[in-house]
Amino acid sequence: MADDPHEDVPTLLEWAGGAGAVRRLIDAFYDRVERDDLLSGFFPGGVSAAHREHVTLWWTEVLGGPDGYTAIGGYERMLAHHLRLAITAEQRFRFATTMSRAADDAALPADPEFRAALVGYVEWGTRIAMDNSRPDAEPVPHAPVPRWGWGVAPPYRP
Ligand code: HEM
Repeated sequence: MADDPHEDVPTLLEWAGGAGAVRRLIDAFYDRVERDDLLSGFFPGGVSAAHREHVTLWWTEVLGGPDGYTAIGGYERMLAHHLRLAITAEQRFRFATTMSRAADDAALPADPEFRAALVGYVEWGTRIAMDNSRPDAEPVPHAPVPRWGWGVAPPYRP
C-alpha cells in the first residue's frame, strides 16, 4: 500500500543508533540501579559486566536486531532469572522510570515517538516480570523473545 505510514520505517534499534546505543542505555540504567534504594538489593555486589552484556543482547533483539539473546537461551533463560524475585509494585515502577532517565543519560533520541515506544515496552515488560516473579506464579514456560515496534506513532514524516 503506497500510503502505508509503516512502510520503510526504521526499526527502533536503527532509530536508537544501533547496538552501541543500547549498550549505553543499559550501562546508564544499571549505573543508576546500583545507587538505587529500591533496586540495588537485587544485585548484591553490583551489576556484573556479564549481566549488562546479556541484557544488552536481549534489548538489541527486542528492538529489532539480531537474535543474540535467543542464541544464549532466549525467553526461557530470561524467565528463569525472574522467577520468585517477588518484585513489588514500587520496585517495578522505579525500574520503569529509571529506564526513562537512563535513556536521557545515554543521549538516546528524545523524540516523542521513539520515547513512547521505549517506555511502552518497559511498561509491558516490567509488568510481565513482576507477575512472573510472584511466589505463586505459573508463567507461560515457552515463548519467543518479543519484537517491539513503533505502535501507533511511527516517526512523523510530513
Ligand atoms: C522490561 C523489563 C525487564 C527486562 C527486559 C529484563 C531483562 C532481563 C534479562 C534478559 C535477564 C537475564 C540476564 C541473563 O541472561 O543473564 C534479567 C535478569 C534479572 N532481572 Fe530483569 N528484566 C526486566 C525487569 C526486571 C525487573 C522489574 C526487575 C526487578 C525489579 C528485574 C530484576 C532482574 C534480576 C535480579 C535478574 C537476575 C540477575 C542475575 O542474577 O544475574 N528485572 N532481566
